[in-house]
Amino acid sequence: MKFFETNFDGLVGPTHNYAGLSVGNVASLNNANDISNPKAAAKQGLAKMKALHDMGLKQGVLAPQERPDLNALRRLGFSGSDASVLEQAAKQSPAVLRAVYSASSMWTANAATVSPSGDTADNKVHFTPANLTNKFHRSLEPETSGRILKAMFNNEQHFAHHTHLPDNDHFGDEGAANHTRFCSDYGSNGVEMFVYGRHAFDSSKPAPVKFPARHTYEACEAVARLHKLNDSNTVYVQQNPDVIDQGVFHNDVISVGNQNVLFYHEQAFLNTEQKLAELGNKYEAATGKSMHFVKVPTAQVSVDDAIRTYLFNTQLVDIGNGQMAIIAPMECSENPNVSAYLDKLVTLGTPIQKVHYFDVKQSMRNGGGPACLRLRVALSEQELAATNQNVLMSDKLFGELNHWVDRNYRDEINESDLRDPQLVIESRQALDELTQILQLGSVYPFQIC
Ligand SMILES: NCCC[C@H](NC(=O)CCC(=O)O)C(=O)O
Repeated sequence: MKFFETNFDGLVGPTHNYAGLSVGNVASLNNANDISNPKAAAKQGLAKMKALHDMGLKQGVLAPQERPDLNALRRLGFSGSDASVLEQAAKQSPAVLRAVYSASSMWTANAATVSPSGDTADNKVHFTPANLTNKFHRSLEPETSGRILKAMFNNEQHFAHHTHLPDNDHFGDEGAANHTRFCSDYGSNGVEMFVYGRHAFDSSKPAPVKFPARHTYEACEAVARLHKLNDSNTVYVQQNPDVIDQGVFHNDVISVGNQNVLFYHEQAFLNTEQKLAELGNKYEAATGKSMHFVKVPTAQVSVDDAIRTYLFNTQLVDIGNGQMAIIAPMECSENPNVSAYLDKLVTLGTPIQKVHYFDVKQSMRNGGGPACLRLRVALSEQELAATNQNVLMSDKLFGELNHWVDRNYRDEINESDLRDPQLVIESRQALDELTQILQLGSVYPFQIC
């Protein structure tokens, strides 16, 4: 049976804006209050999806969420008509209004953690939506993420869906941005690396001091238990607290892996030597083969350059014959150190043989690169056939979604637009049409309440 990695990219929602919501995420804070272009953002994302589809990769689309989240505003005591709720929130709590408008669900690497059937005791693909407790605007995502994932992977024989972990910082879970699966091919037993920022129940352990560690060790363990993984195919690695304090808010800002390759910055982890030895040994026991560890030294690329360019927020994709391509943001080609490094990387004799650059600037300015925009789901032919076929990229779907964006999206949103009740109506209209195009059924609060 054939197995594939399928990338489900987040479709950027109609209210994409720059609100400076993520302390610890340098780009989000630097671009706060800039004017956004939701139409361009959605089209940049679609162009990347189509390009990967055209490279012969399996590509899907993950629908955005309903924003503004008026239910959240009502829970916070704003009442009356939708227009009146917006008006009161704009006057009394503009920061809260900005948060409930965020299109942050576009970063689907944070939608969930996924364990493929090759790794799980019951041979099902397991999904746990991330609770994203550390940031208010992101904590609004998990319930709808769960509903959308169930509408995409709606088959109990193949797919197991879990409820997100308890909504508390002790179990802070940021999903696949801190999870990487290594395997010799996508169907066989692999090793899953969970990366965390701190221990919630043990304050004697190291932790960052300036910026938050969003993801805990305890959350990683809980997800591994839910997904029926075993010790021999899991590794828990702590992120280096110093790099979190420099702005590496997720591990996928400082390392990326695929199949037999871990591409990482030398400062990414704590106890690097010991942890990577454990990973390498478990990988060898599971696959009979050895891993490639591609370490990037600080002398060649500083942590600061990695954060500015998102060198590690790249996708490593299988292009056949044991070779991989790296899907990088344009910003990598514009930085002399990083572009020189990438030119050299493809000559080093590792599986990484090609670099493709993409313009995802609208997302980058909020701290989301190519890897943040996708959720990886390794699937067998059968599992792929059991997946909702309407979410899989095709020439037809690409055309339909571009028309849908042209019809429904604005090309500019600034802060004063957030109090415009028309934007609520437009967004719901757009999402209602989208659920029909993708045949998701009713997944949004405005459709089910
Ligand atoms: N994986 C990339 C996630 C980026 C995301 N940025 C944001 O939510 C910024 C939103 C804003 O500031 O408008 C975050 O920090 O979780």
